[in-house]
Amino acid sequence: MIYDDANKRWIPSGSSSGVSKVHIFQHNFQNSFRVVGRKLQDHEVVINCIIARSLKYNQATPTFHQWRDSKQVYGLNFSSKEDADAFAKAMNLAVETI
Ligand SMILES: CC(=O)N[C@@H](Cc1ccccc1Cl)C(=O)N1CCC[C@]12C=C[C@@H]1CC[C@@H](C(=O)N3CC[C@@H]4C=C[C@H]5CC[C@H](C(=O)O)N5C(=O)[C@H]43)N1C2=O
Repeated sequence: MIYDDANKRWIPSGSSSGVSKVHIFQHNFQNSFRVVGRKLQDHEVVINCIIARSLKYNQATPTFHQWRDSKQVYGLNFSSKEDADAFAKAMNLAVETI
């Protein structure tokens, strides 16, 4: 999800709401990481953002995590606490690695 600051509400990222698979890709040569999310149904890219060293990852609830970059605030509604924990672990490891 993306936070619509003008209207103070979360909106589905991409053309419609739906379940996505979210990955963290590591670019070896540049030692950089990128979060990419794609809709399971049609593979639409719904999130694509670089992880900066300064990123603060906030676990707002056990299944809703969020972070911001210079442009916007991203929110992930996880389908399970286990998924949320696994993603948070990978995200924090990525931030520590940069
Ligand atoms: C200082 C700051 O940016 N704080 C951020 C969170 C944050 C902290 C630390 C590092 C990064 C971040 Cl993004 C923050 O509080 N933000 C970012 C934009 C929206 C929000 C600012 C105010 C509101 C208050 C409630 C909270 C929020 O939006 N929540 C809390 C968890 C809850 C979970 C799910 C989403 C899904 C829809 C539901 C809703 O909006 O009705 N919702 C929420 O209400 C979410 N809020 C936020 O997350």
